[in-house]
Amino acid sequence: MEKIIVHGGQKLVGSIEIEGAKNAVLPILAASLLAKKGVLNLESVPVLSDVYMMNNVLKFLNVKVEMDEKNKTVSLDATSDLSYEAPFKYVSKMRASIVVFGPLLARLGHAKVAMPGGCAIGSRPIDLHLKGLEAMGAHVEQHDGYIEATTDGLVGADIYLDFPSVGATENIMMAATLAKGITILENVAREPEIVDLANVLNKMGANISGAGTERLKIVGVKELHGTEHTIVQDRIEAGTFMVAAAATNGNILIKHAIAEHNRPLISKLEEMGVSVSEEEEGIRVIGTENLKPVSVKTLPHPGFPTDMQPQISILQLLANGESSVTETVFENRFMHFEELKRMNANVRIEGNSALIHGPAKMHGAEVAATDLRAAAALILAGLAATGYTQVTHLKYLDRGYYHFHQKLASLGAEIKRVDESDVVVVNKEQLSEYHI
Ligand SMILES: CC(=O)N[C@H]1[C@@H](OP(=O)(O)OP(=O)(O)OC[C@H]2O[C@@H](n3ccc(=O)[nH]c3=O)[C@H](O)[C@@H]2O)O[C@H](CO)[C@@H](O)[C@@H]1O
Ligand SMILES: C=C(OP(=O)(O)O)C(=O)O
Repeated sequence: MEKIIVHGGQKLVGSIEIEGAKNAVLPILAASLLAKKGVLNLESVPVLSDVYMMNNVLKFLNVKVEMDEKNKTVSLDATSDLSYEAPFKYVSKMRASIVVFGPLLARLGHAKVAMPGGCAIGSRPIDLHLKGLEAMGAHVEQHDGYIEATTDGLVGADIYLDFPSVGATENIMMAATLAKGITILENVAREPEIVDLANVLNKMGANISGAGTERLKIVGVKELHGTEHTIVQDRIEAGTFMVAAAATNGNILIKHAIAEHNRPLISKLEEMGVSVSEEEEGIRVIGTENLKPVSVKTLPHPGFPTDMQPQISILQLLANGESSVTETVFENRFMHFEELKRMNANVRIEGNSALIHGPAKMHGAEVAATDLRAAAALILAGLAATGYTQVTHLKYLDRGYYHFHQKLASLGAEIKRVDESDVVVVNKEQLSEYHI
């Protein structure tokens, strides 16, 4: 198993490029299923394990997928006859593959996808996705670990989501593009990734308005076709580097970052005393020696993103006083705190809130990533701690961060990724072997 070893204490200084967003590219890859004609060409595709997984699902469904890692492009040709079934082997590896369900149903009138199940951060049901598709006339059944839906043709409907679920909004919006008539979808997710998906669907010939608001209007069309699209920048990767600057009292320019997408994070950073300024080339974040404590509550966009909760908690640990974080989106997203306690974090969990007593004198330890953002948070903690931190279970990190340790190293971090079997005990002498 590989691990990342961080020698903390360096201020991170410099500028950094951010990849295309994982959470935008995954549904956009799935949207290729809707194009009966032409090829969907994507640029700024992040080279992530999740992208390979989605490509594999699509290849299994008979989409021709060509990825060029060097140029970060993918071309998808779904003009052949498609299969309607995505088996467990593929779907179980990545929850987000459920977004093939709506497009398959719309295109073929039949979709059978293995139940995605939960993951470390929560149970993650898909009832809202299914309720929406049923309202459009799909007949949905669950059997033998699969969800299967059939329809003689989806029909536009008025649908109200009980919760603004990102995945349900994407699945229903994609299905509605080819439905007969008009779909009005209310209380939808407003994330920038939803807007990116709606933009690409419209370029493919769909008729969607209202993306980014609480109400979507989708006028069904007969057919969609290929197009070209550049994936929106990853606001969560950008946010993670903003926190890296703040956690190391550094100075980082996050190139081409879109402040509008990160308002809730920027507002919290400023409340903590961190300087955030918009420059021509991007967003500059300059840390402070005296971080102030803050309360954070995760909410659907434009509230504070749950995908930044583990990372900002590192700043709360370093802040001077009592902070709190309340997680309202996922029921089990505090696992990083148990690992952080090994690094001297002083945290008390009360229901869905974590009460954080700072400033913690963080020291290095061996810690295991429990999910994607926890992995990033533990590495950030290692940057701020004294001594050496070793982070294992990097498969989570690779789901969502491209070249994370290389990017941190380019900013001055002493960080190395090694094969665990190569390093048993870490001390300064051994680390010098790895040129940390
Ligand atoms: C690939 C992708 O884009 N992943 C993001 C997406 O996940 P995902 O699309 O899975 O997240 P949702 O917005 O659907 O889930 C939010 C909450 O709604 C609940 N729920 C959802 C659907 C449903 O049918 N029933 C139901 O109860 C979930 O269990 C969860 O508690 O949005 C999350 C919330 O911003 C982010 O953390 C994930 O990074
Ligand atoms: C929870 C996340 O992703 P996913 O929905 O793909 O698990 C995330 O990106 O932090």
